[in-house]
Amino acid sequence: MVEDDTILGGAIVQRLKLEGLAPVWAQTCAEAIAALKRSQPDYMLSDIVLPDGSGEDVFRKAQPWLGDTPILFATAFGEIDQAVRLVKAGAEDYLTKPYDVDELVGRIRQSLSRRSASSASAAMPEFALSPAMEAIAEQLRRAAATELPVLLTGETGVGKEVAARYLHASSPRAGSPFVAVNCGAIPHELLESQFFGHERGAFTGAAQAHVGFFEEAADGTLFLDEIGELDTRLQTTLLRVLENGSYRPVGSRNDRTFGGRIVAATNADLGQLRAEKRFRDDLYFRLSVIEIVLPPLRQRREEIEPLSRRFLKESSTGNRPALKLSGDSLQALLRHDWPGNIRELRNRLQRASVFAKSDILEADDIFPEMRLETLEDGTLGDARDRAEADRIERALIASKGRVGEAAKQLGISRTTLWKRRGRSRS
Ligand SMILES: Nc1ncnc2c1ncn2[C@@H]1O[C@H](COP(=O)(O)OP(=O)(O)OP(=O)(O)O)[C@@H](O)[C@H]1O
Repeated sequence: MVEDDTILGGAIVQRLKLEGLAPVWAQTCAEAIAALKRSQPDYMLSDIVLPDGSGEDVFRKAQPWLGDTPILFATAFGEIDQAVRLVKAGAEDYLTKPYDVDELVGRIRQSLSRRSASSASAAMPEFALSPAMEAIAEQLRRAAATELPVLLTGETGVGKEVAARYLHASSPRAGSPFVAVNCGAIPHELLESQFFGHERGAFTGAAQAHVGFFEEAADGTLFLDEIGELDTRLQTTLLRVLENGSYRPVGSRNDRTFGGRIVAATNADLGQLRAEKRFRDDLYFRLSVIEIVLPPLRQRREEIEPLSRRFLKESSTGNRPALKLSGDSLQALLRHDWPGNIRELRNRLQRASVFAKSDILEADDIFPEMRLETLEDGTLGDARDRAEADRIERALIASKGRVGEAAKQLGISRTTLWKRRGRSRS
């Protein structure tokens, strides 16, 4: 939920929690995009006027990370025009403020039930689709045959976790667990117990013993993603595990042995973090015995087409054949810079597959923000007419064409409805 009004935001968050949902609240456009990059939500609600941007800014910047997540905008009457443009560009709908929270909850529930019925499962994809990636696959296979720690670097979404899984699957440890940990996502106070586990009664609230990531990974692979965000205190403890192969669960008197392998990954500049003393040099040297750099998608554009076809196939549900790409959309895919890399490509195609109106995807199905540029601007009067016409059409659809009912819903007379509909069409 993106809402800068603290009173309204607080009330909605509280209500959504009571409904058993887990809202993440961002108060600015920047916070919203940072939250989206961390994890893809099932539903997104955004205000249209934010301290650092508009609804259109949110919509544009969210595209690489949004996947098939529906986005609903909340708008005051004065910005209905923008809300309509957003719906035309691909937002799910808009609510006019002040809105009824029951209606919001109802919409979220409806949307979630549709989504859970159609979510697909993900399998281990084929790894290398270009000469650049074939060379990387070769490096990973060579690393897999050794016991050395591996550091994977590259921009967000380039496939570092996929590479770590490939390494694990190619190693003699393939039959043992692969445990992936996002080092930046663990609350500070839980770090030790999450990594090393704890004994029953180790601290207030520790009613049961807890198995930490090291024990869970056993003699398999522990993948430490976003290693640059690891708390400095834990960096010291991790260094000790790497040096001695042993660790101690919280509240335990005995050390345990770690027989697994560590693969770490980061999209941050560890050199910079080291210079700022936020990442230990000694830990860096330990982790980066083998360092493999994954190139961004814009440097291996030959993968875009085969990956797209794969993602479209994955997104096709039931007996429906996979959607196809028009010539223009393929060109647009090849031209785009892909700041979110393969994750962005997957997200965009997944979203386009859900919302596509035909079997062939056009460029603006994949890049809906293009529609914001092409929707004509015109005068304020034109904009108001378009917004009105859109609202009238939607009321007519909702009332299955019953004009009287639509007019009542809109709070206008039947004659006014006909007149305004006529005006917007002329
Ligand atoms: N070679 C590939 N084939 C198919 N899908 C891929 C490939 N590489 C990455 N992906 C997909 O792209 C998305 C991002 O991949 P992954 O999580 O491995 O990236 P990452 O570099 O670890 O990202 P982050 O830095 O954000 O942790 C995932 O959905 C993954 O399945």
